[in-house]
Amino acid sequence: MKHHNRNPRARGGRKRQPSRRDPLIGFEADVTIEQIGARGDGIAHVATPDGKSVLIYVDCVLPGDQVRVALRQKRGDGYGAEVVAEIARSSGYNTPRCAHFKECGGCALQHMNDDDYRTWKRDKALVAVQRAGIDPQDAKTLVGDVEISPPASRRRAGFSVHVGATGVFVGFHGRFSHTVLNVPDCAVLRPELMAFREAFVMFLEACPPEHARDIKEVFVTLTDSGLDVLIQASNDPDLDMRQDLAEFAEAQNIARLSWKTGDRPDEPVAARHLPVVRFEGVEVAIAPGGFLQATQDGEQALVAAIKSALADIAPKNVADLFCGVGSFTFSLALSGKRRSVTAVESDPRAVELLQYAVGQSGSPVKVVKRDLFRQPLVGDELSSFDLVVFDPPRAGALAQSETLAVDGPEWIIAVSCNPATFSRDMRVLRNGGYEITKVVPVDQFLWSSHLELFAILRRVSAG
Ligand SMILES: C[S@@+](CC[C@H](N)C(=O)[O-])C[C@H]1O[C@@H](n2cnc3c(N)ncnc32)[C@H](O)[C@@H]1O
Repeated sequence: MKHHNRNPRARGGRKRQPSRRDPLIGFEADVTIEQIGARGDGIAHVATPDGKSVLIYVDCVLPGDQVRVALRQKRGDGYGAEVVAEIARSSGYNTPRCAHFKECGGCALQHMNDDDYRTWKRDKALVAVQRAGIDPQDAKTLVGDVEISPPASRRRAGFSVHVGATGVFVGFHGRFSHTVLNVPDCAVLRPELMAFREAFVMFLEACPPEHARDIKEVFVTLTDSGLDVLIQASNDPDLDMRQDLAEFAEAQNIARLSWKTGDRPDEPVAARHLPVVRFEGVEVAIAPGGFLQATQDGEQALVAAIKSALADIAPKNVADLFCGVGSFTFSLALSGKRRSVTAVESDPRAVELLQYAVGQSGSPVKVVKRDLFRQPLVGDELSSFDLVVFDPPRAGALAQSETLAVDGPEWIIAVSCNPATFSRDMRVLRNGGYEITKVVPVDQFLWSSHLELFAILRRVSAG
């Protein structure tokens, strides 16, 4: 008898149930939008035919809007719903600046007037501070006004690329969709990035489609010496493509154009000038795709807050943790008077570039390569500083906050791009004897739900 190798999961065992359609999908109701949620969508409640109340999330609406909605899909603890008719709009409207606002997933709140938008962003900061365990009234006195970067100021962007039968698309994903939209009038990005996008569309239109299709994303950063471009692709470029890209870089005056296939290291295709930025007058090169604060305005707001703290704290020895290529390092070391700074970072390229800039400028900075998630600074390492500054990625700085809570110095400055991990880390530090003395919200992602937080903490009791 012949034995067949069967996949037991595929055949035996439980029978697959036919998927039952959720009866609420397609259900329509009239609602009044109650508030804007954390991701920028309108929140309301709908009474269902069986007498229940379900939460709905609606795009491109404002609190007070009366709209007829249709429930479209299950989303988290409620349903995503779409406006099918407007009954009465609230008075808080701004005409969106970008023609693609409703389709493009890049912005959530272009339709909100400036004052309400500022209040919404500050409220996010207040919530983050309250989640750190601070009383709502105290939170209001701690949290300052939001430093908002203006339109057309974002200096780095990742454009998705799609080359298909219907044409070439270089832009952002549509709302809740994988479709890539061309965004010729994005109101958020620096004009240099928009000009690059347009030129890159034309370049790809002229390329053999089998090569153009390999390109999945393109990351563009505007540096002080021009554009740094990193192409993310699924295959290596052939010789013709390399030649074409080198000519494109020349024609567009791109400082450096690099190519990265899958997870392999990037390689330069055109290296015309070294992409550099300046911090306190010190020139620092950046690596392809390397981190820079998203807007120069945002960087300046954070640096101004640091300088004002330095004037009050007057530290002598400072630790700059998660330092990148030194957006804060040189201000910490050189502004006003010289201070000794230990700058710690795990990315080997950032460490090397910062080290070089420190050497060239003779700045009083020691650069250390270290993984602060696995190996946070501890004990005596921390007690040699009188100020620790940390600016971790979105995951936050839990391990480092835990050791700071025990052995941290009198002053800490925390910068965070994720309010959720900010609240968690602040709770740890407060439990360790620190008090938050000031919070500055910094908005570098205009009309999105992102927010950066700058906080000063002072030790009031032993850890
Ligand atoms: C939000 S960026 C801030 C960089 C810098 N402070 C600035 O403003 O340009 C976070 C930095 O943390 C670094 N980083 C990420 N994980 C790390 C880790 N486990 N240990 C040390 N540094 C890390 C990243 O490479 C990045 O440079």
